[in-house]
Amino acid sequence: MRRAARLDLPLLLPEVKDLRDACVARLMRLLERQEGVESVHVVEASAEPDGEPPHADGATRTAPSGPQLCLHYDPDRLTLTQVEAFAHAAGAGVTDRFAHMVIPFRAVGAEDEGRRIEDALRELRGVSAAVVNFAGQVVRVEFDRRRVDRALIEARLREVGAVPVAETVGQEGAPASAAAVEAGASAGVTSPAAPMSKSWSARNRTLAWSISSGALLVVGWALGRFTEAPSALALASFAAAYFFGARDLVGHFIADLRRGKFRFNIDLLMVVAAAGAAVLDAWLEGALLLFLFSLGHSLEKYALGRARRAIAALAELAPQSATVIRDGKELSVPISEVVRGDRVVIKPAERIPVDGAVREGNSAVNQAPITGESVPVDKAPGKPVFAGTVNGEGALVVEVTAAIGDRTLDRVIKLVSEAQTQKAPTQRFTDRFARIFVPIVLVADVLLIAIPPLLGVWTLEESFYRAMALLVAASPCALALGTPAAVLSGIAQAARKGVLIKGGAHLESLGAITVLALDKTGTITVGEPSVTDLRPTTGVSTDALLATAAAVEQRSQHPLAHAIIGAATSAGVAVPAARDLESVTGRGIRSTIAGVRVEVGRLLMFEERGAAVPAAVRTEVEELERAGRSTVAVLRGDEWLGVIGIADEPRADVRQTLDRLRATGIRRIVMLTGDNAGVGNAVGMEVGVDDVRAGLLPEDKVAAIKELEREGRVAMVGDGVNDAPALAHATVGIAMGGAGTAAALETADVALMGDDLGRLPFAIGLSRQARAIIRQNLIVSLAVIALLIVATTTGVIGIGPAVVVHEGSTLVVVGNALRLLVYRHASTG
Ligand SMILES: Nc1ncnc2c1ncn2[C@@H]1O[C@H](COP(=O)(O)OP(=O)(O)OP(=O)(O)O)[C@@H](O)[C@H]1O
Ligand SMILES: [Zn+2]
Repeated sequence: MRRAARLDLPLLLPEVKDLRDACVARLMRLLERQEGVESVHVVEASAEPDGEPPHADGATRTAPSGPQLCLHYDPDRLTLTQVEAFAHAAGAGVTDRFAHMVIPFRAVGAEDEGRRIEDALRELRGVSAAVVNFAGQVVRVEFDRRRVDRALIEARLREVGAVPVAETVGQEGAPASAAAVEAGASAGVTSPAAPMSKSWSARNRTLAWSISSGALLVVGWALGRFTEAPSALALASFAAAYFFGARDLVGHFIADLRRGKFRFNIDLLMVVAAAGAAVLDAWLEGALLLFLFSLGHSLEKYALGRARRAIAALAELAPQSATVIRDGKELSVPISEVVRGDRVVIKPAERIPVDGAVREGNSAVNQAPITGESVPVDKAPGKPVFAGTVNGEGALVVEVTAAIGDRTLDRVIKLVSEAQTQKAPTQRFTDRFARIFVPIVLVADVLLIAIPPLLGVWTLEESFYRAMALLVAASPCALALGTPAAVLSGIAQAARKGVLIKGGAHLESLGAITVLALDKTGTITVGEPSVTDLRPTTGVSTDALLATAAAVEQRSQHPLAHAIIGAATSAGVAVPAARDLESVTGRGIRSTIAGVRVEVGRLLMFEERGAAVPAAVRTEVEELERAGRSTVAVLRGDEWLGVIGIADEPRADVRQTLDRLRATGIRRIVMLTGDNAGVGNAVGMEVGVDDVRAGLLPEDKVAAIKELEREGRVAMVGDGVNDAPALAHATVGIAMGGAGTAAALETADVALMGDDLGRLPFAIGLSRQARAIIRQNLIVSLAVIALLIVATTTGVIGIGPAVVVHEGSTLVVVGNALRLLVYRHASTG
């Protein structure tokens, strides 16, 4: 059993005293709902004796300055990145005391023994989580900088035969280094040269051993069959075949013993079976077993490596150098020297090396590599561009907003590597099954050797032979590989098509979704609303209404605020200065202009504080809402200035997308909106949702999700910024526009990189297929095990055929999983 990891998070909270509690409570709620979190509790700084840790198992450390949040979580399911993203969403920050990084490594003779590496790292004090990517080439570690550092972790990795390949960037422990270290980690993943720099035979050492074993096996067999050579020669040949065939397995076993660990695993079953065969003088079968087993291993590793390289290929997308304008001259510099603020020239048809904002030029950029959109996106000054995408026919000058390590592309690679280490529930089941099953098989085997001869049913030799065949039959190789191989390929394929799935668990749940909840603004609609109606009250000018509203909205991020400011700008009205902004979530915004309080928002905001809304204002609001407008009312002091009507367009292809979603098996599609029912129904009708719930406050959205959850598993799609609670509550939270907003990318369970619902049918279709494949693999591997157990114990088949069927089923299962790497959704690209 794996112990839950514990984190004590010192939180950085806004200074306001009463805000503090609200934030902590909000963060705790967000975290507690998160799958993988076992418990969350606050450890007050004052409640703690000086220097005493809040838990007996904690080590001494200096007294924290603020409230600490103690989090018990399952490192297989949740990452520190996610915890931090939630903290941000709740308005808190997390100190840089905890580091998390993805370290790529080259494994020397320990390629597929991820668990051994994980255990070795977790034994280090201060390491809260260590998870190895199943393809065995990156490890994600989370640790406390005060107790351990990257150098120690890398030293430990080397001890267990895994050589880190990333260059360490930045100084461990220095506050500013967190980003740099991470950048280093992802840069390491990014550099394709590093893991490839070994010779073929070193990279394929296990394969070479396995082939030697096979060749020696054939020699031994031929010697006995066709020649008069002394049998000692054939024996020597078989013994050598054993040596090479068992080399890898025994190597791991000894390395474990050295560290005081004894493990009942599949490898052990195989070695015991082969040794038993030798005792029975069935050298040929024993050698065949070891040869096929080691060959199978190498092939699986190669196949899984393909899934992993699918992600590394993403990194290779971005060019290694950029043309930068410095002192008016164009210079080609290595990408590592490009910094934020640099201006980079992008020639026609060139791949874009950085994330940036267009400053000069117009061009259509093919963003498929990042967002999966097949149609090029027009770029004009002010628009964002992403590293890894391909410029069209125009030249662009781009101001760098994110240099290497920080680019969307780097984030995606890092998140995907992390996601591939997060286990699916089915894998947790098979892991548990294997842990119980393997010892049972060993016991059954001993009984099989002893009991039948005692009863006089079989001879000892016969019993022994069948027992060895049973070991092969019952080893759950296919079972152990089927799920992780599917998760690895599924996540890789999704990422290649602009969908980020944050782990095996989310892949499986997304495949089981039957109910879809969609946010309106920015999800179903374009999210760029504009002012359509200005209805000032009598005696107030439209300019005054607009200018006052715009003044208050200036600091708001709400789409409605953008619309009002846009209208004020194009009308050319003078916007006064506003102070003391207070935004009332889901309701509106308050501020003061020249000492007078101004409120802009929906009627509910005024009613909640007991303000009387005049009938004239109410009538205007109702009239506009019937016409399908979003409305805000404006109150200055106690003078009502009027009502503003705003409209947003539904996205062009939402209706078709919803139809395709229904075709994938979504039974119910519901729109959740904070906006009024008039707008909600108008938009809902137009795009064809099954149900509209309007006028919802953020907490109502959570309640709506809970209610929908009774009808089936619910996915909620939103922009990921102000929908965080609803997204966290749904079975699967899906954020749109992951390429544009880092928050959306990091908080959600699934992120659509493009700002477009069109990828959703693909994502759900892929997950459904992944689920189906996981289930098929489970059935095939269990059925083969059951069949082989019966066939070997009854003596229908011997060790040789058992080995062939066993290895065959393992390869079938891996091959089945790799089908996901070529998954395409009908009618998507
Ligand atoms: N900054 C703001 N300025 C003015 N009115 C606001 C503001 N924020 C919210 N409101 C009012 O509250 C209503 C609901 O806002 P909320 O943010 O919950 O929903 P929304 O984002 O407009 O729609 P959806 O829930 O579909 O995304 C808005 O229609 C508006 O009347
Ligand atoms: Zn605790």
